[in-house]
Amino acid sequence: MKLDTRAIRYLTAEDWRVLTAVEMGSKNHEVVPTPLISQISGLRGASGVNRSISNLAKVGLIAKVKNAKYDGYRLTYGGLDYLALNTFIKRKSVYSIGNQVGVGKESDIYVVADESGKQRILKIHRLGRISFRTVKANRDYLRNRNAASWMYMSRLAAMKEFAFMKVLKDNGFPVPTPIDQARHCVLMELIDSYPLRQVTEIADPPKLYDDLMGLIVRFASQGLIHGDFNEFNILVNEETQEPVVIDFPQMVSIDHPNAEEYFDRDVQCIKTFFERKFGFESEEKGPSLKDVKRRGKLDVEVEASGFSKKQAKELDKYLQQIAKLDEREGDEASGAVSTDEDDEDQEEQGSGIENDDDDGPDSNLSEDSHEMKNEADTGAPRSGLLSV
Ligand SMILES: Nc1ncnc2c1ncn2[C@@H]1O[C@H](COP(=O)(O)OP(=O)(O)OP(=O)(O)O)[C@@H](O)[C@H]1O
Repeated sequence: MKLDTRAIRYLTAEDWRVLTAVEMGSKNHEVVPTPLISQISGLRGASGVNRSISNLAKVGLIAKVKNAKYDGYRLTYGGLDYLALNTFIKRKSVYSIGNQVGVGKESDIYVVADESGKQRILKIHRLGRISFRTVKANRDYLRNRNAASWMYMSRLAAMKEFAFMKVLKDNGFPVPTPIDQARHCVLMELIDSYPLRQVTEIADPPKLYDDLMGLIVRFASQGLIHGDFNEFNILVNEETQEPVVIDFPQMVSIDHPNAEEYFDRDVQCIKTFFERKFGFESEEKGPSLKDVKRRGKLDVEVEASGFSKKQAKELDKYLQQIAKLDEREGDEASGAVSTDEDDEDQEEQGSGIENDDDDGPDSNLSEDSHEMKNEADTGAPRSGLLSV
């Protein structure tokens, strides 16, 4: 699923209203009937609405779906991307979009810039993508987890990432500065470093090893365990050799029933990597959660910061289900990348089931958590920025 922003500046104010109407209608309808789109958009005259619907469908922001009872439309990931980008553009968080710099398992990463040319990272969460084939094969699961609910889960993942990043940054942890969040997207500081896995020169492996173990302990002393602390999620600056931690989908409280297991796994990941890559084996056993003294409550603080316990539970439940399905499919599925863009352009046969899953999108999700400013100068410019 590529981010194609070419059409963004050609959309009229009416097109945006209709796109927003489809998004809002999707909260209660898997397939949003055309009269409802018209009603929500508040636009007078069917011809204008129809024109916008056809414009939006042509560029793949909504997709026509036929179901047993009626025809209608659903929002595509492309449409959701545009809505999020438009929010960022209106808030002046983003002015131009550059190259894709990463494809995570469940996200796409782009370099973007604001009006002054300051570069940032746009992370677009795309949950469910890895498991698409698996999910397709699983009827019951598909019935309850349609595209709209993946989008909702991606939005929860973005909210979680933003909330954790903010709390961690505010408390002096080496994480990117969070800048903005809208729908399923997070905007953050661009770190001019590469993942530890890719860094060829580590001047002093024992020092970096100690720094990383120190970080695991510091997280825990503030009530948190990263849960996925590995060579992919630690960026290391080649000059300063300073680590920056990214990606916190599995972050849990030290009060979690499996806290010790997660803590030990983080420690073990680093140990194994340093042994394999640098032939470095510490004489010490490595930290243990039992020895960590709690000094702070960031695990509690994060709940108060816009990502509720209920939302955390919903997301965890979903991630666990996905993990189970992936396990069942085995290694073959873990290599399967999305095929859902193939579906995005086509007319679809809907299941006819209305999305009454109360896990569904919550209309009260705020898009206004826009307070932080990126002060960091991110160094070397990256080319290919296009204004949107
Ligand atoms: N703030 C940032 N600055 C610079 N590069 C970044 C930043 N955030 C992410 N990246 C790059 O994008 C890649 C993927 O990011 P991230 O780990 O957040 O995505 P993900 O989908 O969670 O990945 P995965 O689940 O596969 O680990 C990183 O390995 C890194 O190269």
